[in-house]
Parts: sequence; structure tokens; C-alpha cells
Amino acid sequence: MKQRVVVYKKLPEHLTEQLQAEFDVTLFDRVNDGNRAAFLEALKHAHGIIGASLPMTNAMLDGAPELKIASTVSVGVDNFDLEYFKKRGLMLAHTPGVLTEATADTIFSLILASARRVVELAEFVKAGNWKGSIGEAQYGVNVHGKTLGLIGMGRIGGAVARRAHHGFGMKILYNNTRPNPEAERELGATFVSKDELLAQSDFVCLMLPLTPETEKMFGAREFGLMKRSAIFINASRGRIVDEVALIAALQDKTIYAAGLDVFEVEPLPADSPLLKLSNVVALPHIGSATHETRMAMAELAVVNLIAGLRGEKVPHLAA
Ligand SMILES: NC(=O)C1=CN([C@@H]2O[C@H](COP(=O)(O)OP(=O)(O)OC[C@H]3O[C@@H](n4cnc5c(N)ncnc54)[C@H](O)[C@@H]3O)[C@@H](O)[C@H]2O)C=CC1
Ligand SMILES: O=C(O)C(=O)CO
Repeated sequence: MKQRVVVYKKLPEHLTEQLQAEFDVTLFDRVNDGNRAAFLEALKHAHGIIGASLPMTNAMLDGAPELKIASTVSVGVDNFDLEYFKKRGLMLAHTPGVLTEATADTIFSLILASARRVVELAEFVKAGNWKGSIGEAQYGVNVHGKTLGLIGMGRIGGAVARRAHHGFGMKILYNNTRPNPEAERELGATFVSKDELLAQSDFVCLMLPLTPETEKMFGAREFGLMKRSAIFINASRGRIVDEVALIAALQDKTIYAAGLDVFEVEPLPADSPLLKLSNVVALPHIGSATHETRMAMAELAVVNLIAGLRGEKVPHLAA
């Protein structure tokens, strides 16, 4: 009998067909209130699941007694409880590496857009407000030659640091769970305490995973330690930041601006105060969202899933 797979985010056609050739596949383009009951029913018989962007509670997984592997089309695994996976002996696979460069590009676009007020001023032109040569009120701040502070210097943090150092002559400060000798050697990056990083950086960029330890680790105290001229960049996970404190810091001009790809609640509610602030560039969680990268992520997630179900070595296990 074929093993059963539940797909809970639309995959490219050829990958769906590849799964269908080997497994009994139930497809959901995405899970919503309309099909949640059918999804939970399908979980009851699933040996493998693959998808993204769905918080997978332990109660949901309790309803999947035959499950062997969950394969997420993401590098972040915060939609899953890793302890639960260990206790049940389940495999959790993810897609590190293939999205590193695309996500670093997005982060750099946030750095540039926030510093040079690209979105605000593009809207100014579109609204027909460009009536004469612009003045000081529209100036931004330099990026090149400034100090970038990275909290989280792993794959993506390293790729951001490379762009900053080689492309923009920036000085790199970082804080990480452990020192990153390669970044120190090749980019002249300096490991500093979080407080020192906050005090000295012109751009503070979070690039670490959301875990029970990092949830809400960045709040009023941290914004208060930053320079008033500093720009805050977050494309890691919104829940690492106390969003109320971020909004206050931006409204009070405790910091200069923010470039954000991730939020406490996604999609960001249309009435969020963040959307009323001209010193905020907000993106809809597009870190890895290019055609090429999303394809590579889906392909890797399928490779992971198939290996797990065949009893072979899974290339990228997070738990
Ligand atoms: N906006 C988006 O679309 C995307 C967001 N992400 C997010 O970026 C995160 C990082 O991805 P990678 O760089 O591939 O992971 P990684 O594991 O290579 O790097 C994370 C780094 O954070 C450090 N870290 C963990 N806890 C820390 C703490 N408390 N203080 C300081 N450093 C700490 C680790 O030592 C590690 O070096 C993902 O977990 C995901 O949440 C990833 C891809 C796209
Ligand atoms: O991979 C991730 O963790 C994302 O956030 C989306 O690419």
C-alpha cells in the first residue's frame, strides 16, 4: 500500500506529480477556515506532510498517529514545537541555504529603502507632488560607510554582511550565539555584546530564529539603547520584537526608521499603526519570494520528504 502524504501549500506542478507517482497524495492549496475540517481528517492517515505558513499545533499533530515526517518549505521552523517532535520521534525537515541570497537581497532592499526613503518618495512622485527640486525635508541618510549591527550572524546574516562590507564599505558589528570566525576573517566583523551593538550601530538588523528564548527579546529597552539616528531592520520573525514598543519608538523618534518584512501578526492588519508612519517600509514577508528561490525551496522540501518516507537519510533535518 502507498504511504499517504498531505500537501498544505500549493507546490509546482512537476513536484506534485513526482509525489503522486510514489504516494497517495491529498492536496490543499492552503488551509483556511473553509477546509480545516477536511485537512484535519486527512492528517489522521498521513505518513508525511509538506507545506508552509501554517502554525502546526501539537493538538493537530496528535490527530496524525501515523506521521513520520513534516517537511516545511521554509528555513524557519517556528510553526512547530521541536520538543514535541523529539518526544514523538518525528522528523522535521526544512530548507536552509537555498534561500539565503534572496533573503539577504530583500534585507538590503529594506536597508536602502529605509535610509533613502524610497517608498515614501516614490509615492510622493506618483501623487503628483513633485513640483520643484526637492529640499532638505526629503533627504535621507547615507548607507555606505556606516556601521551595520547584525543580531544573528548565521547563513543569512553572513550574506547580508558580505553585501554590506564588499558593496557598501560598511563596518560590521555582530552578536551571535557563538563567534563566526569566517565573518571576522573575511569581512572584518567584530563580535560585541548586544548592548554595545545597539549603542554603536547605524543599522540594527535582526537575523535570528524565533524560539522560546528569542520571543519578544527586542523591546523598549533595546530601542532606547539605539542611536536616535539608527534604522531598525527585521526580516527574521515579527514575534522576536515587542511590536508595541517598536511602534512607540518610531512614533517618538527614539529611532529614525524601520524596514520590516515580518510582523507579530501576519498578514499585518490594515489598521496597524505601523502603516500610518512615513518612517516605516513594510513588506508582506517576501524575504525568499523570487520565482527561482521558491522553486528551489519546494524542490528541496520534496527531496527531504521523499527521503524521510523512504527511510533514507534526510538532507536537512531541523529535529
Ligand atoms: N523574511 C523571510 O522571508 C525569511 C526569514 N527567515 C528567518 O531567518 C532566520 C535565520 O535564517 P538562517 O540565517 O538561515 O539561520 P541560521 O541558523 O544560519 O542563523 C541564525 C543565527 O542566529 C543566531 N542566534 C540564535 N539565537 C540567538 C540569540 N539569542 N542571540 C544572537 N544570535 C542568535 C545563531 O547562532 C545563528 O548563527 C530563520 O530562522 C527565519 O526565521 C529566513 C528566510 C526568509
Ligand atoms: O523560510 C523562511 O523561514 C521564511 O520565512 C520564508 O522563506
